[in-house]
Amino acid sequence: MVDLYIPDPSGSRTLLVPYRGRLSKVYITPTPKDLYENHFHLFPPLRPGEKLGVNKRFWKMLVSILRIAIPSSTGKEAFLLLLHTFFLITRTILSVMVARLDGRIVRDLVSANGRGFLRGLGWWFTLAIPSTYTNSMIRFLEKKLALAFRTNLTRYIHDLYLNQNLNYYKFGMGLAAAVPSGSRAKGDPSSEAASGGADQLITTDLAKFCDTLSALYGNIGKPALDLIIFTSQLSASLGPLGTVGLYSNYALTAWILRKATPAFGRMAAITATLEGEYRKGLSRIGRDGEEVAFYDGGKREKGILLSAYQRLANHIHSVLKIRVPYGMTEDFVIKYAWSACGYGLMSIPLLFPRAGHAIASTGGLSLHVASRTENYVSNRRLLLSLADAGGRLMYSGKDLAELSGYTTRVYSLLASLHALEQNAYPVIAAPPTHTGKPFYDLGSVKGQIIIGPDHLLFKDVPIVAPSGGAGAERGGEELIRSLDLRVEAVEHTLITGPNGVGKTSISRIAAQLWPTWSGLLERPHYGPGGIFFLPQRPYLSIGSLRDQVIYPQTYAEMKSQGRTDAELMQILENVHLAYLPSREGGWETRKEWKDVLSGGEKQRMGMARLFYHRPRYAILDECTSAVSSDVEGLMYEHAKTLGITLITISHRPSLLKYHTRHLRLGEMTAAKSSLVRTSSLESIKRTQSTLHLASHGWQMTTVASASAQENMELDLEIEVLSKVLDDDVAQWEARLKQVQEQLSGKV
Ligand SMILES: Nc1ncnc2c1ncn2[C@@H]1O[C@H](COP(=O)(O)OP(=O)(O)OP(=O)(O)O)[C@@H](O)[C@H]1O
Repeated sequence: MVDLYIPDPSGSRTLLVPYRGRLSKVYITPTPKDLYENHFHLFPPLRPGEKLGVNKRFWKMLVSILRIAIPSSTGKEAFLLLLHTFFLITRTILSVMVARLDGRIVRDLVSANGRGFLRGLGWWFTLAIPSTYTNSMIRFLEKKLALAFRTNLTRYIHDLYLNQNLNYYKFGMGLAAAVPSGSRAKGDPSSEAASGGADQLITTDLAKFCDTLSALYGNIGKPALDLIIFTSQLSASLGPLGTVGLYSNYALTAWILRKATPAFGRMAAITATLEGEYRKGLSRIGRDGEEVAFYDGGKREKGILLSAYQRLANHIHSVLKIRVPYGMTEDFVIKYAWSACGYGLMSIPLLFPRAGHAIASTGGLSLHVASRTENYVSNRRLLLSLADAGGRLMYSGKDLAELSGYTTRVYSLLASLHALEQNAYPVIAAPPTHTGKPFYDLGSVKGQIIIGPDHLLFKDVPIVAPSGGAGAERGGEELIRSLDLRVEAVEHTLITGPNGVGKTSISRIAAQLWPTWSGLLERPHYGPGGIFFLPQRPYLSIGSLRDQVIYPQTYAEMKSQGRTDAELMQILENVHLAYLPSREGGWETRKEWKDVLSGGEKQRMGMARLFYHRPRYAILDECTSAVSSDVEGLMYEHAKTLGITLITISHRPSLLKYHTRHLRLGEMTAAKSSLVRTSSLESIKRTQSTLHLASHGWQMTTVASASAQENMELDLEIEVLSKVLDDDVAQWEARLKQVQEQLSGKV
């Protein structure tokens, strides 16, 4: 129950899923990487201004998705489809048999043939058994087919979304939507991608797509077959005129309904987008409930949620309104016009029998009546079934339109993920207003990245925040023009600088979350002996207390490396969290850890992870800011004794004592200059100008040689602050005196 999966050297895994008190095993093979390369051409992005609906493009998109949903012509899905088809045909044949039998039973009744009537009833019940079984199987296979499609698509998307290329992060950042907003296709959900809307697309939209698709197969396949078989059955009794009448009726109905059908596909896509926005609002409150509660922000959040819901409700309301006239047309044509046409057709052989044909073949008046009744009853039943089949076929036009909406959304998700996977971004021209500095669009990323060396190197790398979604046309934002940084083993480096200068951005580029636009980036690989990143916001995963320490490893991997809980206990002691297993009820305890642990405990858990993984290099981003300074010091020293080279991002120069080098970013003097208010500080300003950082926005110093300079800088800061405060004290005293005089009535 503790292991989530058993890995296999081939890359496949056996998932262990608890089900009805037992462990059910699911064997999963990873999607081969070259399959994604091969499929890339199947998913060209939606073109600007592309018209979405049931058109040629829709069928192309559907075929591309079906290549994933039905991966082989001999696989399980193909078999299910075949079985489904078999039952659909069986049901049609059974319907014809029931119609004929119906006619015979009534004939025997009219002609008072008791034995024939009883025999007919016997057959009636005999046919009921396969008929009911067939109906149930059709419903079962339809759902099973939908589930099989969904499983295939979900696995494919998971492998594409959560992979080494970090597509989940890039998609959430909106990089997939890095096309100028004006040229995005209408109904294209990539704008949703910009705000991290993948969950709605992967869960609800995908499920709806699979359900609609599999239902549509039955809803189109079965009535189409019915139509052919019933028409051929009827044409024998209706004669050529009736048959022509039938076909003209189909054509006319299809034409009228096509003209009357509104853009259901686009409406379904918009509904799904609005559902996604509403859902995102709700999940944000669930995630950040504590913060919202502290601010007493319930009312504000309710307002935001209500407006999202209202947009959805308004849209659904307008769709419903559009459906009223369409529904009337549909019902009028299919139910009433078709039935009237059916009566008309049935009357042809009855009202205009071919001379002598009926009487000659029956040999008597009562038999003649009985035969006419039989014909009438079975024809009527066939015609009713025909009307029903035709109706379902016409109704499924609406389902098809809706399917086109879901298809667009699923296709767009797949196309976006494929584009991210192949790093295929459009080249965007710099706007005319953009002059003087390089333009950073995602289509022009040219940096070189080498993973594997035993050092971290940035050579002429610009630190740029990429912009996706609607901001793509503005290009990325340059934070540092060009960074040169080389960190070898035991060169513990502290990176400091004011807020928003780009400290975390350096680690994002090192971790390849953001692109390296130019220059050279070299870094160790992830994993043992490599590099480890501790992000600014502590992340606690779903799972047991043990899982928190060993994340992202699994218990199975931990055991396979021969590591024990005793070792984990030692690690928790090193981060002063040794009390946790006994307090929380052991290593197996599963809780919502992000709510259970305090801010400082979360950060210490992050350090515990670092000690567990023991990398060669670690980039620690402000990850001890909530830890008391004595424990912080112990943890830094311990990390160094484990042989971990620290690259720390922080605001606090107090951490300098654990490092040997100091990289300062930004113009620090700018922050201080706001404090320098009087001309009496001219001398201090002059001293500062000798300390300014290099013009390109960063400066590296080694702590030993620069300690005098660092000290001088700190002394200077103290001098500036005390001078400013001295000035303020004099002002406050003057003001106090004024107020006291006012109170005592002197003024
Ligand atoms: N996803 C993003 N898209 C665009 N700009 C971003 C993105 N993330 C961060 N930025 C911007 O990049 C700049 C640098 O951010 P970064 O997180 O590197 O700052 P920092 O130096 O680590 O600041 P702090 O000390 O506050 O953590 C900020 O102005 C920020 O607004």
